[in-house]
Amino acid sequence: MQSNPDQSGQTGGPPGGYRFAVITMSDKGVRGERQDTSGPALRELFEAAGYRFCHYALVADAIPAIVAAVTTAIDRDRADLVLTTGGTGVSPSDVTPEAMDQLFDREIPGIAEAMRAASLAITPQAVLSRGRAGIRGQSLIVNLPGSRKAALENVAAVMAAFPHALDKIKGSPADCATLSKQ
Ligand SMILES: Nc1ncnc2c1ncn2[C@@H]1O[C@H](COP(=O)(O)OP(=O)(O)OP(=O)(O)O)[C@@H](O)[C@H]1O
Ligand SMILES: Nc1nc2c(c(=O)[nH]1)N[C@H]1C(S)=C(S)[C@@H](COP(=O)(O)O)O[C@H]1N2
Repeated sequence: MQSNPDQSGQTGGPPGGYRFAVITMSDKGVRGERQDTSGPALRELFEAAGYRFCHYALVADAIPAIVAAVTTAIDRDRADLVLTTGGTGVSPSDVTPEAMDQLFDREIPGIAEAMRAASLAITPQAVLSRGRAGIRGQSLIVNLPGSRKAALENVAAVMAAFPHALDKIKGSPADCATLSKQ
């Protein structure tokens, strides 16, 4: 699915055609000890940006659970974009980045680099997020930190690139040079 190719075949407009999933990794959330405020905030942000919500899951910080949730979002619910929140840090229980080893066909290091660089201007703790971004099939997966504040700050640094990223991941011939002039 391409987002909004115009008459000239260019893409990168409003991302109305793309479906997104939100997956929260939180042991405390699964145990009922913490309300997930990050997942709903991401849903609200991306719906307001024109994406179509298709999947939500709250899962434990465990690699098999994370892999199962992401594959369900992509294979069953046809998510083009999967946003994960939580489990990116350096606690023994934080395994979201390790789970990506089983999910990514190709990594996109620049997305994570940009999130950490922008976040470092906000807090020195930004370097503690080990979040990654990558491609599975024709879907984009992006790891965000767990707190609502951190998740929103991180995604704000990169979400402008998502429509064109999704277009290209799905094989659009859209010309990057045209976009870079904007
Ligand atoms: N889903 C969430 N919704 C709201 N706040 C969150 C969420 N996940 C984490 N946080 C906040 O971010 C902080 C850091 O998250 P982190 O995952 O490192 O904590 P944690 O204590 O290991 O949580 P958990 O056991 O739920 O994974 C937490 O103290 C909490 O305030
Ligand atoms: N922009 C931004 N990035 C941030 C933060 C933040 O408050 N703002 N918090 C950091 C902290 S304190 C941690 S521990 C890591 C990892 O968070 P996670 O373990 O909840 O995924 O994200 C970091 N990245």
